[in-house]
Amino acid sequence: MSKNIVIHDYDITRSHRNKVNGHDSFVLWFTGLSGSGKSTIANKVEEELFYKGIHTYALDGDNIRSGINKGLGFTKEDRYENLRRIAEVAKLFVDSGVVTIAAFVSPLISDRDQVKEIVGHEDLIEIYVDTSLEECENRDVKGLYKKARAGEIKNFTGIDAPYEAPKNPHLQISTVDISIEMSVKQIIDYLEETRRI
Ligand SMILES: Nc1ncnc2c1ncn2[C@@H]1O[C@H](COP(=O)(O)OS(=O)(=O)O)[C@@H](OP(=O)(O)O)[C@H]1O
Ligand SMILES: Nc1ncnc2c1ncn2[C@@H]1O[C@H](COP(=O)(O)OP(=O)(O)O)[C@@H](O)[C@H]1O
Repeated sequence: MSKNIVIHDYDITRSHRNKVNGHDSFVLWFTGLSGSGKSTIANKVEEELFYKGIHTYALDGDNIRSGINKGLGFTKEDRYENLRRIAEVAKLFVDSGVVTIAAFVSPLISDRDQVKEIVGHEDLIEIYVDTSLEECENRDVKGLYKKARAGEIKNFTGIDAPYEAPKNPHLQISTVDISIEMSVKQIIDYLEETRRI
């Protein structure tokens, strides 16, 4: 903290906002390869929560990499900074009382550990969208794997950049074995069972 910065405590806090909203606030953090299904599942989970009357907001590549993180690429250093800033934004959303949905490749354990440190371990639910590289490459939703294989994209996760799977995620979703609807149900059930919603 810079020495001339003095934090001002506001009287209205997260707990006031949670009380008015009628629910807790936390982050659902989706990690997985490109094309694994993060955005598809995150989108449906948000819809389900929203129509239950829960205040939600989704952070994703569109509103982050074309806005606050415009200019950051995919080197190890840029991904670190990308995820650090996203974590800081997510923390603000949680403080504002919102259930925050974040879907990012977030390939390194160390970067995800940092995200948990920033957000707060108790406020982050890690969801590993576990889809094999082979399946993601078969799907190749955006045609990026083809380009990465052809050497047109460098540092592509799973091809010439690493993906380190979470060792102990709160939830692990195998999109080859279960449908989108079942994945969403698995997440909503977990939130209800753990009394998050
Ligand atoms: N080199 C490389 N590696 C991985 N992904 C790439 C790359 N270049 C572009 N893209 C596209 O950017 C999306 C990943 O951005 P993220 O912000 O989630 O990445 S990271 O968490 O900082 O690693 C990712 O989106 P999703 O497919 O939705 O995961 C890709 O479409
Ligand atoms: N069970 C499943 N869960 C999620 N996505 C699935 C599943 N089966 C097939 N898909 C498809 O896989 C693709 C995943 O793309 P996307 O959600 O953009 O992935 P990501 O956000 O991880 O890059 C979509 O075209 C989706 O329809």
